Amino acid sequence: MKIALLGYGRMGKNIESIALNRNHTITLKIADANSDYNFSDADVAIDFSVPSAAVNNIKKALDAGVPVVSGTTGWLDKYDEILDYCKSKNGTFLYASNFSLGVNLFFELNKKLSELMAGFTEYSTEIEEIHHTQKLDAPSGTAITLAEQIIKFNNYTNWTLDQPKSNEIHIAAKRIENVPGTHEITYSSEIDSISIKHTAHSRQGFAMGAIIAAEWIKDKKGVFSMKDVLNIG
Ligand SMILES: NC(=O)C1=CN([C@@H]2O[C@H](COP(=O)(O)OP(=O)(O)OC[C@H]3O[C@@H](n4cnc5c(N)ncnc54)[C@H](O)[C@@H]3O)[C@@H](O)[C@H]2O)C=CC1
Ligand SMILES: O=C(O)C1=N[C@H](C(=O)O)C[C@H](O)C1
Repeated sequence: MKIALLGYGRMGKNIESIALNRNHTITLKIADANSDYNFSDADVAIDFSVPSAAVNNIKKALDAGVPVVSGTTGWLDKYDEILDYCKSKNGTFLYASNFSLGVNLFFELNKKLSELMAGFTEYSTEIEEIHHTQKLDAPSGTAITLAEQIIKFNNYTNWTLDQPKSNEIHIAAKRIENVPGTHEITYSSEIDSISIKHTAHSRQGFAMGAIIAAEWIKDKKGVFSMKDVLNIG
């Protein structure tokens, strides 16, 4: 498979190394806004860039008729615009706030636990996410996905980074040197606490998941998620 890498930072480089081991080739690397977007014979584009560049990167790939996998976080206010754009181009697009198998299993656990806790209003809910200090966005895309899943099943209406009101889920976003990504959800009452936690030990799971998604999507048309790829949930 010929891969165009849109973004060549920590994730881009991890993806490159795993992709080469799986006998794929990298035919394009875009590292900044001034790069030449020459997709030529790319089978798929993988976007792990910065929030301000993701929409442009994705549109450029769709313009060239190249299926796109995007893991960049912090741009999701434009998600519907990208869906419309993808449909108008009869293109292919897959976004995930987190590509690791472990986090996608954790998403399913989160849904089940939040459904179970829905009637027990004596428990308040908090999400904690910890990432490296270079991360540009807060809260993490994964924490937002977790909060949105809980909001679907519970009486909460939104999430906040600030002091929460009773209808809000508090997300505590912490930044500590070299942490690849930790997410913990805690339900607390006066009497006890219940927590579930996912800890990434490296970026390998994110990178591997993105490549598996790219391999899966390359000959398909439409808009997909990691649930389609992993066939879970
Ligand atoms: N969905 C997932 O599983 C994961 C998502 N991420 C997200 O992926 C994104 C990238 O993460 P990292 O690689 O750690 O960041 P990074 O800062 O190491 O790399 C970002 C790269 O984007 C490049 N860039 C800047 N402007 C650009 C432009 N206009 N066009 C193309 N590239 C441009 C930068 O040169 C840099 O090389 C972040 O939004 C992060 O939150 C990170 C890990 C896993
Ligand atoms: O920026 C990161 O590093 C990560 N970003 C993603 C997010 O915002 O959820 C996924 C992962 O946690 C690492």
